[in-house]
Amino acid sequence: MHVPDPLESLNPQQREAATHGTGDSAGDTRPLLVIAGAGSGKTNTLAHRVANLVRHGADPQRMMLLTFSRRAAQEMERRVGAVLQKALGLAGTQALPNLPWSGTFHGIGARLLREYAARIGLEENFTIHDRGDAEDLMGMVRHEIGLSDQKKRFPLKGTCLGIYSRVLNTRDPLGLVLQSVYPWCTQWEDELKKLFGAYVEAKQQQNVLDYDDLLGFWADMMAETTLAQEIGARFDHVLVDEYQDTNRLQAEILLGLKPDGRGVTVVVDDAQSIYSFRGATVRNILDFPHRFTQPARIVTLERNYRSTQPILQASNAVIAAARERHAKDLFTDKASSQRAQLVLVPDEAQQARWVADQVLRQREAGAPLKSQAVLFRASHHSAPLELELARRNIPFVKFGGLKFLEASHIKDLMAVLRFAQNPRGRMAGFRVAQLVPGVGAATATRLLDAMGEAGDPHAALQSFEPPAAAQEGWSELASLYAKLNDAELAWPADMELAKSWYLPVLERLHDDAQVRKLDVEQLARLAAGYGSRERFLTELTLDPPEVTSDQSGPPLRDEDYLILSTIHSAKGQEWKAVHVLNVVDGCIPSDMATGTTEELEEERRLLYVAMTRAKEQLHLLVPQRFYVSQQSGGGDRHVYAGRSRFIAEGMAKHFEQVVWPEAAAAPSATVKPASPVMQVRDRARAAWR
Ligand SMILES: Nc1ncnc2c1ncn2[C@@H]1O[C@H](COP(=O)(O)OP(=O)(O)OP(=O)(O)O)[C@@H](O)[C@H]1O
Repeated sequence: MHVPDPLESLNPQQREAATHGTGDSAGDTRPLLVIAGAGSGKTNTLAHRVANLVRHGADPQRMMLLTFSRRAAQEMERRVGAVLQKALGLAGTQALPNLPWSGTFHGIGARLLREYAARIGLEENFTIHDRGDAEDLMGMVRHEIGLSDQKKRFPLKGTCLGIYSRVLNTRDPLGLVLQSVYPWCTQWEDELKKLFGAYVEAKQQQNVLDYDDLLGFWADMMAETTLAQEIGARFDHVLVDEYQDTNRLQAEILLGLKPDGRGVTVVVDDAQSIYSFRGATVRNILDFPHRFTQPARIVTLERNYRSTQPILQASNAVIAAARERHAKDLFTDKASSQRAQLVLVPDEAQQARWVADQVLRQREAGAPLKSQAVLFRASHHSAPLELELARRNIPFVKFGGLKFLEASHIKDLMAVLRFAQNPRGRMAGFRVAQLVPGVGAATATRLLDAMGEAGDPHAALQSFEPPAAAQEGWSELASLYAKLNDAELAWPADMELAKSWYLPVLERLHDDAQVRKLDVEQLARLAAGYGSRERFLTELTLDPPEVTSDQSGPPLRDEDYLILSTIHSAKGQEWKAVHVLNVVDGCIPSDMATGTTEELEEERRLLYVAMTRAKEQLHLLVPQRFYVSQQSGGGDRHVYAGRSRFIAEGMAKHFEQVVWPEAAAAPSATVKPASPVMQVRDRARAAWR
């Protein structure tokens, strides 16, 4: 039987990367560094590499594949499957090997920590705090040790967590982190140290880990030679995608797993590094070639398969102005006469109209809504567009906005399950207890203290005596937890129990309970897809569903919908047409990020990432006026914005300039609004004072 060459579609460099260490280069055990430009097929190449290794006898159970999100891991598994299917000549129905160790660093870390819990002094049933919970716990500890009533303002809980997290992920000393990133907090170094000590203490007492612990403890485990060898020996191959966005801990983990670099593959594009605010460091890329006991082999992918030539030229021009980068000369042979457009519109409302018009026009011309995306720097930038789309009944799905798990009713239900999993987790317990009518913060604290001191926290919950007014509601809660702790209970029955207890609570607490109920049902459906309560809680916390959809119909059931996404969440994706909103100074670069050169450079890379998502059409929108609300003083007003500094004058030739509506080009349309003579709204308010 003729078996087609599974690598036949790859170009020579992609093929080199995919076959390294097999076939002709079978004796080559060097670690592999694939430096790849945007759209050069790195995901594609990695999938072929995995498939090729499997074809050459590698055991998928002994491969670790680390990706940036779980979605990326699933996509990779699907692609590997497709290549193998072709290569092995399998029918579509035949089972393909799956990759049990593919996932994010945090997800795989959580699994290993649970498996090795007994050996490293952890309790196996730990629960995981997401950023929100971690921040709340930091806030509680901050209050408990008396830092919230300082006369001078002590940094807020979010800032404290940011500092803590940075220290952990960069392994830099606190003093240095404060000086370089949080200079306004340097005076609080001693207090912060005390706070972080107490925060760690609290986490340990409650048997919870935060995101940073997952990496930190894993790295600690890898620093212990026996454990590192044992774990490293379980894997023949460790492949890391998006290596440009890893931090120091992640590099340490990789080195600990495979000190000689044998079986290691990393794929990077330094021009797309957009996570340094989380401690990702370019040093990881620079150091990689000589990090292991044998030097790395480097393969560079420069042919872009995604974008047309004019789009690639415009994107190349933007990134060429970057201060430091591995020079890659990206090229494509997709010719087109259509340049990227710079579209000048009067304001955000008109921007929304232009985009909606354009999207519909392209749809008429045969491009489904799903093949088009609107990207923006910050989630709130899309608000006027969302209104416009809803008004015109254009369905859309938004990535990177308010997360599903952040909605209070979803948090409630998750807390119910989390508290059952780990009865010492105070954040979850605090939330759940107060859902009972008649129980407030004081009673909840009393309960948690009692549970914390008890040898058997479950029993302490059952025998707890609530205030008389809460008696009835309390016995229902106690009976729920008795059932949830029954060893016979099989997941997802836990979810059903929790849901039946929670639905009446929802009715009592929210006027719009009916709408929220749909989310609860969705969570229950999601639950059914996981093997156990622990897996469900861990996976969902580490990689929450990102989608929020709008009210103009349930888009996931609609056959076609437009994609709205923050640039960060658009990573790794591509669309036929891409619209980038608010390409103005203050939005990109964000006015929150113009402090240091590094921050500015990261903003430039963000714009580059946005532009390189486009295959055939790219529109950068430049609204000229912004409406800003002021809390006091001069009232609401317009401000004028300038085109993003990243599109310099010299790059004009790469763009077609469009002014819309055409009248806006005339001077009369840009007359500045007169400053207000009176504030009618203030008067109206004052009348009732
Ligand atoms: N050898 C090839 N021949 C034809 N098309 C290819 C080839 N390799 C990749 N492609 C196509 O190029 C596009 C980009 O590929 P892929 O998503 O793997 O790139 P990437 O390097 O991961 O991109 P980015 O880093 O910008 O997200 C995809 O549409 C893919 O199908």
